[in-house]
Amino acid sequence: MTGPAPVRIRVPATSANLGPAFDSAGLALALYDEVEVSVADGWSVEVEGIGAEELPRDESHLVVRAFQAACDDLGWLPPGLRLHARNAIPQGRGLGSSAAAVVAGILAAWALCPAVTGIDDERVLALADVVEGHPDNVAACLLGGLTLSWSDADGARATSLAVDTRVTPVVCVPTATLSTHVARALLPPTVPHGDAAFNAGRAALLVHALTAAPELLLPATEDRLHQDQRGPHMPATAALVGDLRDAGHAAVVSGAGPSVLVLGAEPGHAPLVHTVVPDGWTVLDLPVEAGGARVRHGAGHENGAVSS
Ligand SMILES: Nc1ncnc2c1ncn2[C@@H]1O[C@H](COP(=O)(O)OP(=O)(O)OP(=O)(O)O)[C@@H](O)[C@H]1O
Ligand SMILES: N[C@@H](CCO)C(=O)O
Repeated sequence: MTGPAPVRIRVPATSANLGPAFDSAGLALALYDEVEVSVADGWSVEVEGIGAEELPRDESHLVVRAFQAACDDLGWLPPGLRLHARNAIPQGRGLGSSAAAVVAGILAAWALCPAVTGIDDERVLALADVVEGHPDNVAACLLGGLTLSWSDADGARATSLAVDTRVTPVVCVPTATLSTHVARALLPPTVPHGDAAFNAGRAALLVHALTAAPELLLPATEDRLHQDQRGPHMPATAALVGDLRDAGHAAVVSGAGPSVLVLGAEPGHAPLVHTVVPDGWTVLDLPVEAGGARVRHGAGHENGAVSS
């Protein structure tokens, strides 16, 4: 079958919550999964890189499921898909691997569908939120930078802000994994009003700290709504966050964990983080990815996912 030319899509890792902004703030990081997709007769999946041994090779693969959800949304019935995935984002570690797969699959449908010209970022985000279950990671993956997301009657919405260039993210990745589904089940259905008020103030401060005042990152990353509640299920993560914060670093649980994100206030703080992190963790200096997901048609030019 001769279909549209192959499309290559690059999607960044993301860190959600950033301390107090549970389910709303996200930060895109310069670590990427890439997929090459083309319309085909039937469905085929090839995977290389991180997780290649565990991930499915059939229609249950998350990129394919998101692709099919987007095809339904677009009213398109393709005969099949050839997917080749190259993964660099660790899965189940709190670095937005599932969001990256979801965004890649939805962008694949928009890029390959013959009836579509351009990509409607608002529709992509709204569907990605439905498939993923929360908007923070998919928003940052799609749009890049620091994203703030919320929901209204039309679904998820988001805006992206430029991060102060002095902010230097460092990610500490353990060998252990924790499913986001399991981590969400650990949270209580209600929270004390005082804790909600505490987090509202810190989340507001967080936006200022990340965009203009990195010296405020330590107080701006305090949280009372999710990290302590999940801590007993990732004790090494909770201990590392505590040790790093005691040493003056703005450390938080990355997404649902168990990775730890450290937000440095100036370039050059990464070596100081290394001195606190025990053996057994992989420490990655990951700059902010400002542009978000990228779609490239064949050997041609590369576009941001967001249409103008
Ligand atoms: N690149 C991928 N290809 C296919 N499936 C993936 C991919 N990445 C993640 N998944 C699926 O998503 C699951 C992990 O999602 P989960 O939400 O638990 O963790 P995460 O997205 O890495 O972390 P977080 O949501 O806290 O940032 C994997 O077990 C796998 O089923
Ligand atoms: N806000 C989500 C992020 C998951 O990466 C959670 O903490 O459950």
